[in-house]
Amino acid sequence: TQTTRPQRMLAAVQKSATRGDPRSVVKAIDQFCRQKEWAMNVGDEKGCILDSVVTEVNPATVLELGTYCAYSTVRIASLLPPDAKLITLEFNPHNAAIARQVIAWAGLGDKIQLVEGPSGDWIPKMKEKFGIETFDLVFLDHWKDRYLPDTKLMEECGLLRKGSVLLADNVICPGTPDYLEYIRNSPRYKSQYFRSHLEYTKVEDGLEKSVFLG
Ligand SMILES: O=C(NCCCOCn1ccc2cnccc21)c1cc(-c2ccc(F)cc2)cc(O)c1O
Ligand SMILES: [Mg+2]
Repeated sequence: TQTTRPQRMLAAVQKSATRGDPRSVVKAIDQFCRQKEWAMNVGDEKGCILDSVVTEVNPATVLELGTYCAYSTVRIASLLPPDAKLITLEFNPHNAAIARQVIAWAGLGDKIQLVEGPSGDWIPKMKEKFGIETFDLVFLDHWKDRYLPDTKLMEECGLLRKGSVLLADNVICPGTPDYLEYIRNSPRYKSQYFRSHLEYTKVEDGLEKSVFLG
């Protein structure tokens, strides 16, 4: 029977990456996506911008919205300090099952908690379910029309503190116009656009970094 793209991506990781070596997992996925099949990972170019923001923030708590096959999950977690926690949310159970195996191959299972379900349901439960006060860094990479409502939901649930950083993928392609409009005009955020390209292509895309001012 036919395999899925995430399954083929996992096979590429298990074939080419070294167990317990997150950077080799990242490299194997990028190689697969450049040489074999495009896939919607943040990719190596935007990934370098992601790395610099993670390193700068040095977060103790991270929320990732949109795991897919855990490429950015592994990329972020590999840069976190020892006791930091990353919670990643995935809607699609098949993708979540693949992501768990990629995370395990990278040896990052004790830093990452993968949760399955819709962001709208889980964001209000973060404090009670995971003992999270606030997030130091949020990486938005899920349905593009959920970036704005989920940002407002995080504000309402008190999950952001003065200095919390939101980093949003795909603000140009596929695009998140309502989110950009809100975040760039809100007095409660200081935003900065990092121009780049859609993963593995020459199409323009970018990341929007926004600091919550409280
Ligand atoms: O669609 C994209 N990502 C989202 C996946 C579903 O996410 C669903 N999802 C994951 C947690 C979660 C939690 N709650 C609700 C939905 C939730 C996405 C799409 C493209 C892209 C660009 C050009 C194209 F021609 C085609 C596709 C690129 C990207 O980098 C992306 O990230
Ligand atoms: Mg994306």
